[in-house]
Amino acid sequence: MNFTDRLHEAGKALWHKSMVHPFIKELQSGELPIATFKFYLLQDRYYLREFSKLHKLIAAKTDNQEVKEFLLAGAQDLKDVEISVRGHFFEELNITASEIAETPVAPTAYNYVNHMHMTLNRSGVKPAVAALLPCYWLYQEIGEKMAEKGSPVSYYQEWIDTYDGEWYGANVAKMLHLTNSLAESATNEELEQMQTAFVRSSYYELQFWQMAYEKQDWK
Ligand SMILES: Cc1ncc(C[n+]2csc(CCO)c2C)c(N)n1
Repeated sequence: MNFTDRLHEAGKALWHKSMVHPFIKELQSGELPIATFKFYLLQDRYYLREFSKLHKLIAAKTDNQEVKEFLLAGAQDLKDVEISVRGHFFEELNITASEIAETPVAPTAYNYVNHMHMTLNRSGVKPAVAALLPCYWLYQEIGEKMAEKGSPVSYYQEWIDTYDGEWYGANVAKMLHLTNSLAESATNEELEQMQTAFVRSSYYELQFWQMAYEKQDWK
């Protein structure tokens, strides 16, 4: 059994809740209000920027060359994705620069990002990589499942397509390989920390849908 199989098992119940969350169900059926999708995109903009920064911060701390290269390439891809795919969404949905500037980060987006920074600072590279993994892997599972039926709303279909391509699949496979190779040289304590970080990120992935669904604020 690979270490990532163990992680999958540990996150399974939370992942299932993401799969059946109303945000996902309604994205698939087309019933999700566009304002809810916009809220998600605005919060995800913050998340993706920090996620890219985290790739660079972890890359600077690791002496594993393969991990370093993957993370630095990932940070660049994230910039490209944000500029091209998300930029296109923002234009089509008329999300303006002032709307972006005036949108405060919501509690869950803030907490999710803080959890990843905290994991890196307290526990180091291996748990930090495990904290990044649900982002890659859960979206692949969701994307593949949703692609079977598709969504009648073109924006939503475009979103699904981002996570169902061959290139994306190869990226997830590489991330799984790197997590397993880091686990090989990990102590039992580090393995525990990796699993905790993975489960917490899985929890925040679930909360991220809920945050958008209820347009969470600080009140
Ligand atoms: C909250 C949240 N979680 C995961 C993703 C998906 N995602 C973001 S970056 C990345 C790595 C490859 O580009 C993937 C899969 C998202 N957009 N927002």
